[in-house]
Amino acid sequence: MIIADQISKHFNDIQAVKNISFEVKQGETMVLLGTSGCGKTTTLKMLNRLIDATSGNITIDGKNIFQEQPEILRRTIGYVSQNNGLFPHFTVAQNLAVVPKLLGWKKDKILQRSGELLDQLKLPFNEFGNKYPDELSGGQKQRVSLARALIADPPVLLMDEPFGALDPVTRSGIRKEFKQLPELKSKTIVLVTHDVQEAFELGDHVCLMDKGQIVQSGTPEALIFNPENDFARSFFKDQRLLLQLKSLSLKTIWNQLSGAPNASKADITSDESLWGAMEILSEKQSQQLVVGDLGLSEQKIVTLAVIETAFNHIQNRR
Ligand SMILES: Nc1ncnc2c1ncn2[C@@H]1O[C@H](COP(=O)(O)OP(=O)(O)OP(=O)(O)O)[C@@H](O)[C@H]1O
Repeated sequence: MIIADQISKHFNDIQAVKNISFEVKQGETMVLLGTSGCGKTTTLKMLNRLIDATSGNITIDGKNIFQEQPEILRRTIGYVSQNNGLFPHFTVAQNLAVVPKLLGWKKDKILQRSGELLDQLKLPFNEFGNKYPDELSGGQKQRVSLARALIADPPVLLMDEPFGALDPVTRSGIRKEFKQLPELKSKTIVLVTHDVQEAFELGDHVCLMDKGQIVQSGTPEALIFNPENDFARSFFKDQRLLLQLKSLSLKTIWNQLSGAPNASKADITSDESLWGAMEILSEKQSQQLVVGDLGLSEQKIVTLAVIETAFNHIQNRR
């Protein structure tokens, strides 16, 4: 768990971050969202001491980060930057091996772990291990960068605009994969973005920032349905409907879905957003989808008409 308490950062007379506080629970993804220059990257870099806070306290899993050596601290915190940060003269395998070598891992263990991660990220080791970064596409480089950040299985992962340099189609695809990666399920993640859709798709919790301060923080659903001030209201104005559909999961409308008595295999889980379900209905050109869930024994059927009715009902209620 990360706890930031009243942290600030001054760069000479510029106050980049002003007394902000937040908590990120284990296994949760928190997104720092805001326009350029609002202090997102500075906030992120204070968590692994790439930048030292001017004042305030930060603890990670109960340890005060200022009492640790920055280099030691960073071994337990994976970091992915926007420009991937790969060493251009190292192959993919060599890039992945940098941290394990520092940790004194044996060659076999490094190879085994690199292979496992690259497979998860759909870059088979045999095909990609010996390639250099400039032989990879932007999306592939970001995957390698993610694999490198994850290789020593750090409990915390910091990501600074990880998909920022990618085109919108690649970006949307890689976001979907990211959400489903088993490796990330238990990680405590802080992700910086200026892309509201990305924030709503990936964040369990979003901190909306402006001029070095947190303007509002909460679940995507709370931010879009209950903006607390004019800044939050106007920030989401242009995409309100889409974001509302992205912020609500099928669980929210579970009681309005009809049962699926004879279904065997679910098409989607109840964690899927209303928007996600609409996209899949359209992609599959299907009239209905079976919704299942590990935690819920019954399966249900979702259709476009049910989503529309339930969503209108929710909008009228709020
Ligand atoms: N090393 C530095 N020296 C002086 N000022 C800095 C430094 N780093 C950041 N700043 C200033 O601090 C403020 C916050 O910068 P920061 O990079 O945290 O914003 P950001 O929200 O991440 O922006 P972007 O989305 O453009 O990366 C800006 O006014 C920036 O100019």
